[in-house]
Amino acid sequence: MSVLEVQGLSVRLGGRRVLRDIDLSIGDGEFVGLIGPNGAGKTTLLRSVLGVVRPESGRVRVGGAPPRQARAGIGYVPQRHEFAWDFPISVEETVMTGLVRDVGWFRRPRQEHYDAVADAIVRVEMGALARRPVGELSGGQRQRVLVARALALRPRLLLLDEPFTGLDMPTQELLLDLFRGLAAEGRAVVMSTHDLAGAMHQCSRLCLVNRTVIADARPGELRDPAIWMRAFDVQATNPILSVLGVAA
Ligand SMILES: Nc1ncnc2c1ncn2[C@@H]1O[C@H](COP(=O)(O)OP(=O)(O)OP(=O)(O)O)[C@@H](O)[C@H]1O
Repeated sequence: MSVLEVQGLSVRLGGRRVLRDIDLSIGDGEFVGLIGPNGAGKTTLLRSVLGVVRPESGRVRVGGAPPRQARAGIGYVPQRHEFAWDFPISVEETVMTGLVRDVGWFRRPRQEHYDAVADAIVRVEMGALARRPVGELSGGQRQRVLVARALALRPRLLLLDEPFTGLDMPTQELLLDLFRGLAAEGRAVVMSTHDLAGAMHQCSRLCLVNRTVIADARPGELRDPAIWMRAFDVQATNPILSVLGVAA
């Protein structure tokens, strides 16, 4: 069943059209890699799905509802540098901020919220550091906290903005296993990434975006080098085509 429907989405930011006529339908249990060059509009697309960017035209539906009214939870993991890590709060408190809409502003969390936070922290294997101030964490640990914060909502749709940037291989593997596990449980996972080879191997579907959708298919169906050349504005001689196994 489809959890996310994007139809004819166009977005204008600062007077410039950033996204044009995006159509996308994503079902429960899919693990979708959103890929495209810098400035292609990946973050803008994720933020439109979250409902924090207003479309110029078109519409977004999550579980049949506009994003801000969606009852099917949307978990969002921003790029790591966008979070205020110098705020003096612990891992647990940070993960609890993911539930602020459920808890209510200035209300005390209930037991169910503490349970959801504890589950999410265990899921990213941060149990031993739950009381640690987030400012003292490494980059990989911080990324795991952001994922836990999104998971605390038990979202049906998880949006991840470049979750692997700057992470070592073991942390990447841990998170990748987690994302695949979440998709296997039936959640839809949409991840923007610059790790093209990794996405080619790990995602069930790839959506190549460069202001609009250039291609949208299973990785094995994206064998035509012309698609990649168009999406990334590169030439036929670019070594990435060989790395991806699609060179002519
Ligand atoms: N608030 C804003 N005002 C004006 N232009 C913006 C704004 N936010 C983003 N843009 C522009 O929109 C375009 C798409 O940006 P976006 O961050 O969505 O791309 P991206 O594919 O996520 O890029 P990257 O891979 O570099 O993270 C860029 O040209 C960017 O400069």
